[in-house]
Amino acid sequence: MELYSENAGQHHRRHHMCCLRFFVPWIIACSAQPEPKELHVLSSAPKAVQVFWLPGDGHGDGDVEVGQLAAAGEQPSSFSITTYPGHAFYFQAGPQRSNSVAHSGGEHDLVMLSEKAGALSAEVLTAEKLKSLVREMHLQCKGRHGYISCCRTFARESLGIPSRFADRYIESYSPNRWMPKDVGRGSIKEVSPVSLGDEPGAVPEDEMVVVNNLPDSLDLLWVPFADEAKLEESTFISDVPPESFVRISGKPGQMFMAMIRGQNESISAFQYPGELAVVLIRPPEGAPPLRVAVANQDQLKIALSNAAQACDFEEETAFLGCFRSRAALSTGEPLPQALSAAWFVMLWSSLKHWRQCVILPDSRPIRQVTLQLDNGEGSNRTIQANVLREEPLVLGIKGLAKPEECDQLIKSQEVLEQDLVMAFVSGGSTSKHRRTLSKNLYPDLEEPGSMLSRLHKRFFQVARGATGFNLWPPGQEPVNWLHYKPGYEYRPHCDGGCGQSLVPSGMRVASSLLYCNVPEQGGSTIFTKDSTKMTPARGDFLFFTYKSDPDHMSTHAACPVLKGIKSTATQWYREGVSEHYTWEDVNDLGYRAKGTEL
Ligand SMILES: O=C(O)CCC(=O)C(=O)O
Ligand SMILES: [Fe+2]
Repeated sequence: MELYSENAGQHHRRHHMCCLRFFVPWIIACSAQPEPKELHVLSSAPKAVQVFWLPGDGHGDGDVEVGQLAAAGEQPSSFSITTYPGHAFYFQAGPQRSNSVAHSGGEHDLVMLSEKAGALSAEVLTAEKLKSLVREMHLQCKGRHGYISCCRTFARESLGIPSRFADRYIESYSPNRWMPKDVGRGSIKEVSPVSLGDEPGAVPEDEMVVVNNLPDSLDLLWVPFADEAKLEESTFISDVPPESFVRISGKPGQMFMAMIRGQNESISAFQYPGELAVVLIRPPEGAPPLRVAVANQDQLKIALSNAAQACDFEEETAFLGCFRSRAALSTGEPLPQALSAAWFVMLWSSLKHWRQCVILPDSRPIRQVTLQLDNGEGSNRTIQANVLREEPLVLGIKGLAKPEECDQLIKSQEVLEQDLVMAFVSGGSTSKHRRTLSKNLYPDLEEPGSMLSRLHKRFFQVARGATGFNLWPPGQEPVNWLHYKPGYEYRPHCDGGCGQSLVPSGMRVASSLLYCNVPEQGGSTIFTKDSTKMTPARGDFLFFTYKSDPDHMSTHAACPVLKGIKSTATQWYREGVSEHYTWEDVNDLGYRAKGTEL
C-alpha cells in the first residue's frame, strides 16, 4: 500500500508497503488479491482531515488511520490511496466525521470532501462521472494546440483537480487516445493490378477502407462518443476525393460519419467493425442521406466468393478478367475492381484454395470397408466406411452419429455459444488462420452412459477398426468442439507429425471429426496436397491418419462457412498413452507435435 499526501506542490511520502498483507496479517497474500486501484481524495475543507480505513464491514473496531490531508487553501488539498475495490474509508476533521465511502472498483475513483453546514461530507465520483468530466474537457480543448495543458487547466479551474490526477483521467478516459488516423489513400482506378499469386502485402489487414464512388468529395468525420446525435462533437479525419478511397486505422466500434463536402443534410453514420472492413459510399437514392454499405471481413470473404462463382477459370488471368467486373457486396454494391482482387488473395489465400473449397467436387469413394461397432450393450453394429484416400488414409463415414445423438451431445455438454472462445494457435494468440470458436470437452470415462463418452468410445472403435493401431480412450486429449460462423475457417495445417516418416510413441497419429451441425454452404474439409475433399452432412465422420506422412499429405483445412453454421467435434489419437502416462505427460517431456498448430 502506498500512501502519500500532497499539498501545494509538496510531495511527502508517508509509508511504503508491499500491500495490505503487512498491515493486517489476516488478509490473504498479495498475489491472491484483485488488482489494486487508486482512490483520489480532494478536500476543500478548511481544516486538516485524517483519513481512516475501515478494514471490516465498516461497523467494527480496528479502524486504521492511513494519512492526513492538510487544510485546503486556494486549491483543495489532495491525497492518493492505492487500495482494493470494496475497501471503505471515512474522514475526520476534529470532532466531525464524514460518511464512509467505498472504492467502487472503477479504474479511478475520486472522493470530493467538503464542509457543508458544519458537517464533513464525502462524495465519490466513479468512472461514469469522471468520463463525463473528461468529455467536458475534451469539448473545451479539442482542436487546440496544447490539448493536454488545456485539459489540465480546465480540470484545475473548474473542479480544483490537480494535474497529476487529471492526467490519469485523461489517460484512461479521453477519446483522443484512440484518435483514428488516415493512413493512406489512392484512386480506385489507379490501384496497381494484383496478381493472385502475390502475397497480399498491398492490403491492410486491420483497417477500414472507405470507398467514395461519388462524383463529389466527401468529408469523413469521427464521432468520439459514438453517439450520432453528437454531431457538434465530431472531429474531421480525412477528405475522400471522388472515385478514390482512404484507409483509416481506428479501433473496433468507433463511429464515423461521411458527408458530401458542405452538405450537412447528406450525413450518414457507420461503425468500424474491426479487422479489415470496407465501407462503400454511394449517392443518395433520390433524397439524402448518402447510402452507406459496410462489410466486415467475414461478409467480404463471402461476397467475394459469391462473385467469383460466376468465374470458373483455373487460369489466373482469365479468372481475374471475369472476377474484377463482378465483385460486389451481397447488397449488390459493386466493389472497386483492383481492391477486390487484393482482398480476394488476403481472404481466400489463393485462387487454388478457393477453387478447392468452392468449385472442386467431393472425393469419390475408392472402396468401402466394413467396420464392427460394439455399443456395449451386447449388440454389434456393422457400418460402411468410404475410403477417400488410401495413403495416408482418409475415411468418410455417413451418419456415424444420429442427429438426435448430436442434439443430445450439444445439450448435455452445454456447448453454448457464450462458452466458446476464439480458438488459439501455438503461442496462445488468435489468428485469421484458425478463425473459429472452440471449447474442450472432457469425456468422463467413469460415466460411460453420457453421450460424450458413448461417442468418444465409438470414435476409438472406428479408429482401431480402420487402422489396427493401438488406440484407447484413457490418457487421450479431450474432444475439441469447434463452432464456425459464416466466414469462419481453419486454414491449411497439420494436426500431428507432418513431414515425419514415423512419429514417436505418445504423439498424435490420427484425427477425426464428427460434424454435428453442417452449414448450408461452404465448410468442407479439404486435404490441400491432393484435393481430397469431404462436404459433410449432419452426423458424418471423417477420419485420417499421419503415423507416417513424409510428404505432408495430411495437411488439411476447414473451408470458410459461406452460409449457416458448422460445429465439429475433433478427436486426436495417440498411441502409447494410458491413464498413467497421459498426453500431457508426453507434452511435458517436450515431444510437442511438430508442425501442429495446437
Ligand atoms: O473443422 C474442420 O473441418 C477441420 C478441423 C480441424 O482441422 C481440426 O480440428 O484440427
Ligand atoms: Fe486439423
